[in-house]
Amino acid sequence: MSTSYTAEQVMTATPVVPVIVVDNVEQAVALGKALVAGGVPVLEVTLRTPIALEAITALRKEVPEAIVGAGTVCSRAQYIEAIEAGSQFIISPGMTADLLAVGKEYDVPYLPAVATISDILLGMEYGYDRFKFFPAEVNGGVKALKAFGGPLSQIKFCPTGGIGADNFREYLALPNVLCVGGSWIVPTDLVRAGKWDEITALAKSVSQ
Ligand SMILES: O=C(O)C(=O)C[C@H](O)[C@H](O)COP(=O)(O)O
Repeated sequence: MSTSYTAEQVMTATPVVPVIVVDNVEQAVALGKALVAGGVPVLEVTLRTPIALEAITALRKEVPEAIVGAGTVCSRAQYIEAIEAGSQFIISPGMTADLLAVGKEYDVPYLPAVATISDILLGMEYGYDRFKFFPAEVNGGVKALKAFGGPLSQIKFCPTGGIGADNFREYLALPNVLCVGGSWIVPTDLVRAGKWDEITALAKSVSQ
């Protein structure tokens, strides 16, 4: 399998991108294996814990069939650290001029996050046409995405934030949504308890 991807390939490899928070490297590897076994190969490891970069490197090595990226990337420095750790894609919860610029300096897909039409236009000025939409539910959810699709039908999104088992299919049915992101298939209590079979079942519930 190739080890480098386009944003489109990352966003269409799975209907749901799990937003992962991990406490240690062993847990990250076991979680990655459980998700892959459930048909969810794209893993967004958030830089919210001190071992996140180490976890990305370990996942690349131990779970080669996964597509491993970094989430919660909030600065140029974090962006570069995430690339050096082996990230195959980068996602941030918002966008800054510096992030939009650094994203164009590396040959790794970057999904900046937008919340408004003005954000999308700014991202487009830097050459982006694929975005995270965050936080999706509080910014208008499905209705907002339908409205974005009027003037900007060529722009595609990964809505994230407030999405779960009850509403993810409504998002996926939209023509401008390629995938959704969410933490509901990787609940912290199951991850901490090492309930990998239950995580695999949750992954299957979105991939099948
Ligand atoms: O950390 C980031 O970079 C984020 O953008 C936040 C996450 O995407 C959301 O926390 C996931 O949202 P929930 O599925 O509602 O839990």
